[in-house]
Amino acid sequence: MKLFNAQQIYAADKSTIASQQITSDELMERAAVQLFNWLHLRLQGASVKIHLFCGIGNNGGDGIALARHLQDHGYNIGVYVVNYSKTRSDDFLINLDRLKERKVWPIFLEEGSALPEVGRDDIIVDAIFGIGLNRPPAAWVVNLMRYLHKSEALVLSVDIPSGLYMDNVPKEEDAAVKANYVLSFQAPKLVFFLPETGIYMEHWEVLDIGLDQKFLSELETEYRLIGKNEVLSHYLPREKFAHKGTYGHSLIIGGSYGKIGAVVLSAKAALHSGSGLVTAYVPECGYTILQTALPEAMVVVDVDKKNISNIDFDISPKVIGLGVGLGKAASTVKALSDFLSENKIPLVIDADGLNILSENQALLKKMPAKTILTPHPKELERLIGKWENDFDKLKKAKDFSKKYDCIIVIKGAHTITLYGEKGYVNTTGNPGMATAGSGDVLTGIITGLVAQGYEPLEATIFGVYLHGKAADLTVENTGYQALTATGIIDGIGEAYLDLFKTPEEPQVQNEQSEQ
Ligand SMILES: NC(=O)C1=CN([C@@H]2O[C@H](COP(=O)(O)OP(=O)(O)OC[C@H]3O[C@@H](n4cnc5c(N)ncnc54)[C@H](OP(=O)(O)O)[C@@H]3O)[C@@H](O)[C@H]2O)[C@@H](O)CC1
Ligand SMILES: [K+]
Repeated sequence: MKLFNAQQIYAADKSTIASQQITSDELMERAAVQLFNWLHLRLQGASVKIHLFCGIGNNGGDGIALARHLQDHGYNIGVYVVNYSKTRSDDFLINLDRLKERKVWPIFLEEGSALPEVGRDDIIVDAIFGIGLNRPPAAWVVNLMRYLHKSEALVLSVDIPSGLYMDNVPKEEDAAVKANYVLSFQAPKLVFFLPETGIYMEHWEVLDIGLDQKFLSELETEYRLIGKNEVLSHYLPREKFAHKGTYGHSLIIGGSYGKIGAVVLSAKAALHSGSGLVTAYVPECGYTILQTALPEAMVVVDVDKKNISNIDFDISPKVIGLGVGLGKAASTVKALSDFLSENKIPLVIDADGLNILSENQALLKKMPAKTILTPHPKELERLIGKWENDFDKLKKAKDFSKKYDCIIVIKGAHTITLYGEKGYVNTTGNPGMATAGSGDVLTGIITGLVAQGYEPLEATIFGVYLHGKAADLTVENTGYQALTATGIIDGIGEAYLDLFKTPEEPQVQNEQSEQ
């Protein structure tokens, strides 16, 4: 699913109005009817008080139009115009007149106005700002947002929580509305998925307002949301006459004394993701552990007992997963440097492999094209430097990706894969994945997918999806706390099977809250 920016949404509005020969006010009416239907379906005429806080632009216009439908159906409403500007949109004014025709007189809130009483069992409709926010809201508007938050009433935000920008983060933490539900038009927005802005909502849903599909389908977006439909189109089916050689040979290089388990997890995940053959390259102390824990894998040992000191093998893997449990011993750094100078095999680099790269930046230039890097936030910071906010992080990571021609996986609640200018936002996964070894499993899955013939970018997007889906399926039986990395591996098979279960409903709902 495409994640449009504000300019693209405004352009889609225009195109829809032209191609469907409707007025902009009719488009707003569609939005308002969808909002009303959503509420009415759930409230069924209940007498709960609904407070609608409406700005003076089109987001406010949506709120005012919704108020009219609620009034027509006998709901108990209070309507407030948050009068933060003299420049009102035409469609806001049209809808304000329609409301007044019904003898509903909104209360105009200005700086210093007394604020209406809102009970904790009431409902707030937040239609103050939409995607048009382009500067910090005035202090009195921020105060109003704080006041709404304190009321503890259920908050429904129209299109986007007011105070959130489409391409920035709020300057102060409470300068945006915290929504229980966001009812977003046509498509979710990128900010729903970033750690600093995703916290402003618990759930989001998409309301289809029938924007020009042809126009939308031709738009190129910087970001895409990755669900089942997106990864299915990349899935490589197994062939009847295949043999284990058909699905590639993965080599996992890593481990140090006390950290051999990381290699076991990666190698096992590579096998479960479908790699035909898997070999582990470990210090000598890892030999018995691997042969015992994972009989399916082959093992090549380093001359050193405790650390990787010289990467030397006479097999021809299709891809190498490098760095899990590696440590940063001086001999390991040298081994990695020598290895990168000679190596032409595609790489997936994780953990201490990444740390060694960030401490020896000259090595970055030695990575083969489209090397996949899977840093957690601290490792990412060591690679790309500190960032000011999530948008700055994305920009810096993209610059890094372009500079070194590498794919970067920014791990998080919604892991984002970046390559050049494009980003792919994952939708699977859960908080239980914040557990030891979870990253080693991801490295193994992606390595196993490259081995099978997936292009590096496809392997990364698909691997991140499968990793999260496997965890989502396993967590149904374990709960967040008891989910382990091994549990994630155990779910990979089911995650594959799930790809072919009933076709996915259009993505209309998402939960960001704890279970
Ligand atoms: N296709 C769709 O999805 C459809 C979308 N629709 C709806 O339209 C919404 C977008 O509406 P919108 O463009 O009128 O902007 P909105 O957010 O209401 O802001 C209003 C104005 O406030 C101003 N302003 C900005 N920051 C400010 C600040 N800090 N303090 C004071 N003023 C500030 C700024 O104007 P400026 O002052 O810069 O001229 C801005 O234009 C969208 O979210 C959705 O709800 C539907 O109706 C139909 C189809
Ligand atoms: K809003």
